[in-house]
Amino acid sequence: MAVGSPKVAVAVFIVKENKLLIGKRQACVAHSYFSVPSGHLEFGESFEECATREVKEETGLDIMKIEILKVTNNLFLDNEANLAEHYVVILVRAVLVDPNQIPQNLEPQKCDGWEWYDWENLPDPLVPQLRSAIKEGFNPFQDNFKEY
Ligand SMILES: Nc1nc2c([nH]c(=O)n2[C@H]2C[C@H](O)[C@@H](COP(=O)(O)OP(=O)(O)OP(=O)(O)O)O2)c(=O)[nH]1
Repeated sequence: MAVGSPKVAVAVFIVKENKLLIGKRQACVAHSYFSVPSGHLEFGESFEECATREVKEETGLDIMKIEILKVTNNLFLDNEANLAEHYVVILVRAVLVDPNQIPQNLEPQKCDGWEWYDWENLPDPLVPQLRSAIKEGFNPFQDNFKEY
């Protein structure tokens, strides 16, 4: 199995009240797992620019108050799918500019659709690396977070 250099991605936890925007992935890495909007960092981009661009491309939503919460170091190894990927992922939190804006599924080849899920009732199965981060205490609603 050919292995490449680690890649950098940004995963965006858009919070609204006690909910997170989550979709079921159709991309080859973590296919069929649920997660938040994400994407690869492009040359010269800040993490905030990457988050804003990816969320807009995937959901049509406009976000603000982007904050870095955590950095994760993730390996995806799947012998059956002949897949070996290493990602450094910046987990960021954001809120909607307009809380009434409705998410659209603008890249249906990458995602089944976007829904708001209660933090207490997240869908199953989550991307394993995200599930582990949550098990270890990662919480995008931490630090007495105030939406507005
Ligand atoms: N969505 C998501 N991706 C994650 C998590 N952890 C993790 O390592 N990743 C990695 C796997 C993904 O392949 C990678 C980049 O996200 P992506 O696969 O949605 O990227 P994309 O196709 O939209 O990127 P792009 O080519 O449009 O830039 O981030 C996670 O918790 N959620």
